[in-house]
Formats: sequence, C-alpha cells, structure tokens
Amino acid sequence: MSTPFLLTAQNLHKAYNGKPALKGVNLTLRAGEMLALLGPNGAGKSTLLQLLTGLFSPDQGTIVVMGHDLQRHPSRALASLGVVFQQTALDIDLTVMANLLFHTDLHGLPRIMARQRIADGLAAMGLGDQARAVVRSLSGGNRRKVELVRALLHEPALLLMDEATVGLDPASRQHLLDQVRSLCHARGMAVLWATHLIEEAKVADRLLLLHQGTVRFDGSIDTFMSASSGNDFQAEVLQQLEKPGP
Ligand SMILES: Nc1ncnc2c1ncn2[C@@H]1O[C@H](COP(=O)(O)OP(=O)(O)OP(=O)(O)O)[C@@H](O)[C@H]1O
Repeated sequence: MSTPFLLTAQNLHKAYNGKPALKGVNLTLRAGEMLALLGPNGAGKSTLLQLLTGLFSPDQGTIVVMGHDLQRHPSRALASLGVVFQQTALDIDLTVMANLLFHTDLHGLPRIMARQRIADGLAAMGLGDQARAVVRSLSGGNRRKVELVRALLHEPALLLMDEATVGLDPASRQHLLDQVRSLCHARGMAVLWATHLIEEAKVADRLLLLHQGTVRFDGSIDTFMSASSGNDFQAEVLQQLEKPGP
C-alpha cells in the first residue's frame, strides 16, 4: 500500500503584474520522501514555495497540507510545516538561543522541552557551543545551520527548503544534505528541497524539474535517468531545459 500524500498542490497559477510565474503546477509529497525542486533562476521555485507556505495566495489552484486546505485553514495547515527560506528568518542582533526560543514559543512548546530540543538540534549541527553567540557573530554557513535547527524544532511532518545551501562550503553543504536526508528517512519527514544546483538534486528520491513556470519532469531520479539516452544526470537536465515549453 502506498503512503498517503502529506502535501498536494493542484493547478497552481501565479502572475506578477500580469506576467505568469507559475502556469498550472501540480505537486505531491509523501512521508519519508525527499523531492528536489530543480530549476534555473526565474523558473518559479521561490514563488511556488511562497504559495506552499501561505505567504501569498495562488491566483488559481489549491494546496492541501496534512488534509488541511491552506487557504481555508491556514494555521492548521502551517502547523505541520517547517521552512527554511532563502532570506534569513533570524534576528541577527539576538543570540542563537533567543532566536530559537522565540520560534518554540510561537509553536507553544513548553520551555523545558524547547531547551532540550534546541540543545539536541544545535549538537546535531555541530553548533553545541554556540547557543549564547549573537547570530551576527556567526559565519554565513553557521547561520544557515541555525535556520535548519529552527525549522525542525516543532518536529514538522514536512520541511520546505529554498536554496538552503547558499553560502555553504562544500563540506558544510554535504553535511546539511546528509542531515536532511537522514531526518527524512529515519523520521519519515517529507522534504521539498528547492535548488538551482544540479548536483544537489541528484541525491533526492524524486525530481520535479521546473522551467518558466511549468513542470518539465516529475518522477524518480531512476526514471529520469532511464528515460535519458545514455546522458549523465547533468547533461540530461540541461537537455530537458533546452526543449521548448508546452
Ligand atoms: N515580487 C515579484 N514581482 C514581480 N516579479 C516577480 C516577483 N517575484 C518573482 N518574480 C518573477 O517571477 C518569475 C519566477 O521567479 P522566482 O523567484 O519564483 O524564480 P526562482 O526559480 O526562485 O528563481 P531564483 O533561483 O533566481 O530565486 C521570474 O520571472 C521573476 O522575475
């Protein structure tokens, strides 16, 4: 029996000043699945994530998270989401601990439980000694890691990440990817990983290739590769993106 969908988006349309950014995008996500949302600059990835996180409403289409319609029941739908945005969600003049407690307070977590989860989350990211550091004093890479810790504190069923590895060195990027993958598979968390980096998308279970606001491919990486004519992953992605749109 297949796992039920945690997230379903149907026929999403969004335009800015009459110029379409998303043109009928469909998307599903199951528990334990890591989906790479891959597309070049301007493909519509951030727009899609902004709709999925309720920041903006679609012009057309529906989004259901854990059985809750995002437009009709936003707080219920959003309670199951963890999000790492491209732009920082941290107050850089506060300490790491103050930032993280702010988030756990928002989610109504008791302080004892919150402090334990914060300690565990920071330790898992190799930042166990940084709780009292002011965010401004952290490197860009460590700030990204704190963003991930923050997004996971309320133990979301779905994690949405928008260009999460921007500013990270190769080792830290790999570490972040490994962490997210293991959370995904061990905890059954569903992950939507938006990136423009082809080599990052390759480690996901499934690929959603977005270009000029339309989905060019949605399926497993294995299916994507078996449909290719002997190309490597990168060459196949580039070839798909060069094809004229629908
Ligand atoms: N606030 C906005 N106002 C007007 N146009 C916008 C706005 N946000 C995005 N767009 C346009 O919508 C299209 C999709 O942009 P979006 O940022 O969603 O793509 P992206 O795939 O996330 O790109 P990137 O990788 O560069 O962040 C682009 O043509 C962009 O110029």
